[in-house]
Amino acid sequence: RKLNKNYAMSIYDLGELMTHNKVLINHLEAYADKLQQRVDLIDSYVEIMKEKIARAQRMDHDPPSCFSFMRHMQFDWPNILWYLEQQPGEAQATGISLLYSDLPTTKDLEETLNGLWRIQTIYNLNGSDMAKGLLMGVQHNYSTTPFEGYTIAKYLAKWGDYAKAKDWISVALDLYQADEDYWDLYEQQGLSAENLYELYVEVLNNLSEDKERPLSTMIETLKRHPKNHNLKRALTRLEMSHRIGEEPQEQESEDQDDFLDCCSRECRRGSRLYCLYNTTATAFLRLAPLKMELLSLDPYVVLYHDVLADREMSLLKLMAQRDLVRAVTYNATEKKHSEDPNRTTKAGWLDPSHNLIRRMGILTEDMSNLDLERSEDFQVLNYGIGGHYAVHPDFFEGSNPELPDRVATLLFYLSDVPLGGATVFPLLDLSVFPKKGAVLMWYNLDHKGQGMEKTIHSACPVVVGSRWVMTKWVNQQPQLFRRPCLRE
Ligand SMILES: O=C(O)CCC(=O)C(=O)O
Ligand SMILES: [Fe+2]
Repeated sequence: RKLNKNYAMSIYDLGELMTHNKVLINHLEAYADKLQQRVDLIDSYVEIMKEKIARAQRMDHDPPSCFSFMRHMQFDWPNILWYLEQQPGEAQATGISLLYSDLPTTKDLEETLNGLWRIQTIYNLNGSDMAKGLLMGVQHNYSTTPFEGYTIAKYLAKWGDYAKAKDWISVALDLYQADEDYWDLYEQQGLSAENLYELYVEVLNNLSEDKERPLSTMIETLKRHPKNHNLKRALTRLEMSHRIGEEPQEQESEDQDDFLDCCSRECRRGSRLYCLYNTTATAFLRLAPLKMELLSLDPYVVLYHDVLADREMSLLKLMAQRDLVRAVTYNATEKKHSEDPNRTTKAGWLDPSHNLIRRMGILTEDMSNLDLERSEDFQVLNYGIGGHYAVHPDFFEGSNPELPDRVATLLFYLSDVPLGGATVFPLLDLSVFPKKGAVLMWYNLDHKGQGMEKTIHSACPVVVGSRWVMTKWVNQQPQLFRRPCLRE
């Protein structure tokens, strides 16, 4: 399958990128084999040529020996030259270059770093813990390298988050200091002490913090490496900025959303709510009642438990996997759908004529008692690295002239999420953590067809896991008899 790039937008497609990686490694290995064969062959030529010289030196200048020498010089050397001029491993190099355009781009890298930053911000994580692979108290198989720490810090500084940049550059510097044996290697890869210290100073300047510490650690380091020019240069600059005492730049205000507190812990509303077996929404439910948890009465939000079977969910994901593309949002100013950093997920629409999808439609009617006529198709979403959907309403109230308004939303959870990824309603103090097979339903419009602001919601950033959901946005227009408009 041709991958639809935007790798940071879907954990599933990021996994697919692994297959590219395997092909690339195979090419590289074959390339090395070809080179090795060449070296072996040239070695054996050297032996043969040496042997011929030895024989020529011993010859009696009899005509057959002269002929042998002549033939050797006339024939063998041009032959060897021809061989040396051949490019070995051309096919393998071409194979690698063919995949070049499928490699992640700078944009992909930036979006990945943006995902990291989002996780760190929303869940209030500590940079030095993250650098050790410790996320929300769970240890993962990761520890940062000086280069990675530096890259993260550099982007954080670029985005003006100097406080977080400081954590990461400190970690990078500590690792670098402890890793003297690798300094040449780092330098080769493009990371010098100068880079590290310069960024450190830039970050401290912007935090208007004391520069005594970098200055003294650097002087210490320089004592051990008196010949390191990069260090010397960095020290001069550091001393200069220390003397001048550069003005700290205006610190960007931290717009911490305590709004999204409910991303980190499960928020549930008052005591008058309860669970029941829903047997009334449609006649079918009398035969097969659904376990329903009432989460909010106004606006109406319910969670159905154990609705989907594993087999159904696997199939739904499989059907969507084929053509996941980056999800878009409607931009009212530009009057078109476009990529949006507020929605970092990939989406695939499902074919409504498929049997399973028809069954999903019936199930949705059973749960909602709404008519799905002219509703948008089911959409399966797989979230990306730190993937989220910032706070938004699902209703339009005319903001999107292309679509009729959405009276209700049904959100099917097709996977569990080990860490993060709750759906939150910040104005309701409500959060729902994904549970595979459950379905969340809420009304977006009130009985007069007006959007209810309280239904604004968000998908919190995924910390760990591949988060799959399926949405059904229900069209308001055909609900005349199902959910009639009420007068005040
Ligand atoms: O994935 C979620 O939890 C929410 C998705 C959502 O709000 C949407 O797609 O409109
Ligand atoms: Fe939504």
